Parts: sequence; structure tokens; C-alpha cells
Amino acid sequence: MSFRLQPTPVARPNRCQLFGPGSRVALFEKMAASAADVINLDLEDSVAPSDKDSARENIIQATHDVDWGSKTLSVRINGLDTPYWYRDVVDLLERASDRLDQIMIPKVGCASDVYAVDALATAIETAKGRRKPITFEVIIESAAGLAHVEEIAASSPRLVAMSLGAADFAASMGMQTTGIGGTQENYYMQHGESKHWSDPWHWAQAAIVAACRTHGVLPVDGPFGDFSDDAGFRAQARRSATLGMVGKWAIHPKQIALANEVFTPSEEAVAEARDILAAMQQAKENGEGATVYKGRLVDIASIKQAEVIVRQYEMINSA
Ligand SMILES: CC(=O)SCCNC(=O)CCNC(=O)[C@H](O)C(C)(C)COP(=O)(O)OP(=O)(O)OC[C@H]1O[C@@H](n2cnc3c(N)ncnc32)[C@H](O)[C@@H]1OP(=O)(O)O
Ligand SMILES: O=CC(=O)O
Ligand SMILES: [Mg+2]
Repeated sequence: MSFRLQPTPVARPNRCQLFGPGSRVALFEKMAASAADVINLDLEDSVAPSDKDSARENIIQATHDVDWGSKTLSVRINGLDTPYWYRDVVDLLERASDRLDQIMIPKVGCASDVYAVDALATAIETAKGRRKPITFEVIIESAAGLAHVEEIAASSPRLVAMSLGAADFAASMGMQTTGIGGTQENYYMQHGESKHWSDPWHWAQAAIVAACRTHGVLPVDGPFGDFSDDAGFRAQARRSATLGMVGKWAIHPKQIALANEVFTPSEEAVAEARDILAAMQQAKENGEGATVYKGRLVDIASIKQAEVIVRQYEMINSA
């Protein structure tokens, strides 16, 4: 471990982030009643330009009127390349209730983008005497965002989570696909007669996880557009969880249970992690740093690996 210890991210369940357009008020109560850990009310790409003002008003009203329970409540503002974002920040921070926890900043391309929103948010909070500082989450969904991912992860003490936005990312990178996440038919290796599909999102996800873990930010996998494909969603989510991401977006209520299932460590995984911790405790008492568990090596690093699973499980179950 470096002299600088890896910071611990906020301890909150973040297995599923459920999105809904701010222009569809009828969805708000359903979203609040859902099993998602985080609610993302959208002002950005699911809202038509003609509805931006009314969607903002709907969301502000819903922070006062809807019972969001213990969920994290986040609003995705418009990008800094639009004429809408400053009004989103000003109106939300001046008029939303204290129930609003977080702002999601889309299409972040560099740390200065986050700095700009931080400066505006800080001025409004001070002027209005808002007691609860708003937290930030960002979406990495452009070539610039990924190129600057580490400076973005380090950009503000308000930043608690970072998602990969597969749709805009694909567009920004010039990828030849209209699919949002998941398997891409043409991304394969040929071996003899057989094709082996690879994962075009892997390198972006790995870069996001490394930047997030370095700076104590929660890494989250973004949307999976084909909500009729449960197996595809599950496979994508399992790859993300295996890489170190803590959750995934749901763009339809069908996807909530799938995300919660994948990002909650299973009873079997937790039991095995606890067995490894017990085996290492025994090894320690025997004066050993390494031992054999079910025919395989476990050592002091295995304690840290097992603790990741046990801590995640306990945090989710105590929330
Ligand atoms: C690339 C990106 O930026 S992704 C993030 C931005 N995108 C979004 O926010 C889109 C979020 N999703 C949606 O808007 C909608 O789910 C759509 C457009 C995909 C589908 O909407 P619908 O055609 O109404 O879906 P469908 O008919 O299957 O809905 C089934 C039920 O779930 C409800 N429902 C649909 N979407 C949601 C949602 N996001 N949250 C809660 N409930 C929902 C419907 O109201 C319906 O309820 P009912 O059974 O009580 O009538
Ligand atoms: O905003 C999300 C995306 O995939 O684009
Ligand atoms: Mg996007």
C-alpha cells in the first residue's frame, strides 16, 4: 500500500439507480415506492427542450411533496454545454426541499466542469443558508471524460459517485453501434470457425473503477437500454460487479430487482468470505501468514478480499 491510504467511499447502498424523466410526474410515486437505492429524476436527455422548465418545476415540487423514504434522491441536471444547467442548479438549490441529496452532472469532460458547478452550488448554499450540503455524482460519457477520469474523480469533496454512460460514450468515441451497453455483435475475436465475443465497455469501466477507488468515489455502471433482455442485463451487471462497481442504473422498473440481486453479495459468497477470515485467523494463531483453504492459497491479501464482500453485505443489510 502506498503511504497515502485508499480513501473509503460513502457507506450507502447504491445497487440500483432508477431513472425517470422529470416531465413524467406520474412516475414519481412509483419510483419512490420502488426497491431502488437511488432515484435519479432527470432534467437532461429524457426531457424534450420544450419541457425543460416544467420538468424542473415538477421535480422541485416533488422534493417537497413525495415521500422518498430512505432513498438517495438525485437530480440529473443538464450538461454544461447547454443553456439550461445554471438554471437547474440555481432553482434546485434555492427552492428544492432539504430532501434533495445529490446533483448528477452529465457529460463531465474535465475537473473544471465540476469546479464550476461546485462554485455555483457553494455560493447558493451560503446565500440561502442551506444546512445540508448537496453531494455530486458525475457521468463519464465522452472521450474527454475518460481521458481526464482521474482528475474528475479528484475534483471536489462533494463528489461521491461516478457512472459510465454507455450511450453518449459510444457516440463521443465514434463507436459503430446504436445499442446502449451490453454485447456488441461486431466486437468479437475469430478462432477457427468460432467467434468469441469480447466486452467493449471493459476498458472504460476499469479506468473508472481505478480512478474512483483512488479517490474514494463509488463506481457505478450506467444504462442497459434493452429492458426486454434480462439475461443481457444480468451478464453486464455481473461483469461490472466483478470489476469493482457497486451498482447499475435501471431505465425501466424491470431492471431494479436484477441490479439488486447482482450487487448484493450472495449468502454463499458471504459464507465463503467468512470461512476465509476464520481460516486466516487460525493461520495467524499458528504464526502463519498463508494457509490452504479448500485446496487453494489464502494469505493476508485474502483477508482484504473477503472483507470487501462481508462489509458490502453488512452495509446493505444495516441500511
Ligand atoms: C441514456 C440515458 O440517459 S438513460 C437515463 C435517462 N432515461 C430515462 O430516464 C428513461 C427512463 N425510463 C422511461 O422513461 C420509461 O421506462 C420508458 C420510456 C423506457 C418506458 O416507459 P413505458 O412505456 O411507460 O413502460 P411500461 O409500459 O413498460 O411501464 C410498465 C409500468 O412501469 C411504470 N414505469 C415505467 N417507467 C418507469 C420508471 N422509470 N420508474 C418507475 N416506474 C416506471 C409504468 O408507469 C407502468 O406502470 P403501471 O404498470 O402502473 O401502468
Ligand atoms: O447518460 C447516459 C448515457 O448512457 O449516455
Ligand atoms: Mg448520456
